Amino acid sequence: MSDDAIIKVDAVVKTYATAGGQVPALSAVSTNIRNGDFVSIVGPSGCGKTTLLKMIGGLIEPSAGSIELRGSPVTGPREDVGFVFQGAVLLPWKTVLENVLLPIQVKRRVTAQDRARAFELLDSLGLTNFDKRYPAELSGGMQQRVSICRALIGDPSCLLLDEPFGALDALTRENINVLFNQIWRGTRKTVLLVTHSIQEAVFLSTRVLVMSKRPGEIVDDIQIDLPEERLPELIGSPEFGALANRIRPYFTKLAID
Ligand SMILES: Nc1ncnc2c1ncn2[C@@H]1O[C@H](COP(=O)(O)OP(=O)(O)OP(=O)(O)O)[C@@H](O)[C@H]1O
Repeated sequence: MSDDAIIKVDAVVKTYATAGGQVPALSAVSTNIRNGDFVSIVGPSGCGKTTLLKMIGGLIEPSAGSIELRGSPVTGPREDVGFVFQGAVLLPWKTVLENVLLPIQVKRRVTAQDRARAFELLDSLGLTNFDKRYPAELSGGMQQRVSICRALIGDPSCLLLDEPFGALDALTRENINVLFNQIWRGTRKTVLLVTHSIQEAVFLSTRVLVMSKRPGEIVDDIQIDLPEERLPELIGSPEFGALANRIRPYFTKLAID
């Protein structure tokens, strides 16, 4: 498996130093993520999911262990990694198009090709003709789709998503999940998604990592052998239910431990 691993996490530990003392957040997490996989990370609140994602993205350093992305150690944020966080963080004074092009604009001059790519992404996420609007004129779901376009504009090989759809109502979230599955099939990006939703994890992923309570470690690693095209009907199927039922007991058990 490690041959086509794009992300290698080896015995990673994270302890935060706080005024109140040391907070062990993660204990010895090891995993390899294959190129093109869609991996969800689930686990109880505070178990270190965001910490793990931030370390893979080079936003914070591990206390011990190592992380490699495409064969080189992660020592800081990288251009081949795109981020989407909970609650779209768009610049309110910039239009949709300007927000999407922001990662390019901070690095170099925006070209006609970049603009064409931005329009293409907006189209694929159902935002045709919204390029001149401002974030305040959009619904939460639309804003989140703009932030996905922004994460994809630089064509990163890897996308890190931290509970990006958590603030959306159930129906919008389901629609975005279907759209996001289409995007993933079309682009074959490697995706790491932190989510509190078992349904979302099973629906979107090729693999789900279950973490224990803090200090988090991986307690299960589940292959999601469902057809790649995920449609809402799938949620009611016995296969889907069996996978969700395999994950659910961890939550009940881990929450009351
Ligand atoms: N900068 C920090 N300084 C000190 N402690 C921190 C810091 N960031 C996170 N922690 C602590 O580390 C632990 C793991 O936090 P983290 O945000 O990674 O968990 P999580 O699984 O993503 O949580 P949630 O599901 O609630 O978002 C928590 O106990 C948290 O309070």
